[in-house]
Amino acid sequence: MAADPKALKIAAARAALDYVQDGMKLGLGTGSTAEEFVRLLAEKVAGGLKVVGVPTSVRTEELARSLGIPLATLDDEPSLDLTVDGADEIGPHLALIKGGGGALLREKIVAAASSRMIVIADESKVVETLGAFPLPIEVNPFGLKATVLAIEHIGRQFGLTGEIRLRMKDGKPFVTDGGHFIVDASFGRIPATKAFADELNMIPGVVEHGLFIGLASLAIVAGEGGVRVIDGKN
Ligand SMILES: O=C(CO)[C@H](O)[C@H](O)COP(=O)(O)O
Repeated sequence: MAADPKALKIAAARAALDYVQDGMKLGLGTGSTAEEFVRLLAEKVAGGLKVVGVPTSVRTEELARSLGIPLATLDDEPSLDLTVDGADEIGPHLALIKGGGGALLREKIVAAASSRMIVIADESKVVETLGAFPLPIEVNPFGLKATVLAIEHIGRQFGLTGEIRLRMKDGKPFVTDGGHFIVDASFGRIPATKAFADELNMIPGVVEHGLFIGLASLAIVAGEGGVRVIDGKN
């Protein structure tokens, strides 16, 4: 019988707690797996663990606050010890696609402000080549069509074509916590290269994209056979 997806998320989240130490300043990720981590962390806090969390979304902030985790903003605590977050895909060298939950901008800012980022996921997220999951790209609503054309242009320069679709919610464009839109680029495969990432970031209307290169140092992956750790250095 296939393992229960929620149980796998909890297993990965529980293993990440081993990396949390008293006094740490923690980035708290977004998504269903990160939320399991927040729930388990809250149990530890209730048991006396002293940490402060910096949430990567309003959704995570509300959950963490409701569970009694002490919170700060990144302006209060601009250097964090550890961020624990989920991912949509985990590729070689821990290159990630993130943003399925729409929080990629704050997730990237918080991860970049952390000494260490640990990714937690179930085994289905581990891939040999990124890109089966459409790449979320956060864009300014102003000039949306021009920005999509520019993304298509960059894609073609890297041999990539595919639909670029505006993310919708309840019949309206999905709006991020930062007030931006997201387009999801179905390129099929994404080169996890700095060159591609940098070119996307050069487009004026692109606020940030969900390709995370060189940010995660460890992935904790839960599968039917148990939990394994992938070290980014390998
Ligand atoms: O990047 C994210 C949110 O922006 C999430 O980490 C990603 O979508 C994974 O979510 P889940 O754990 O629910 O599969």
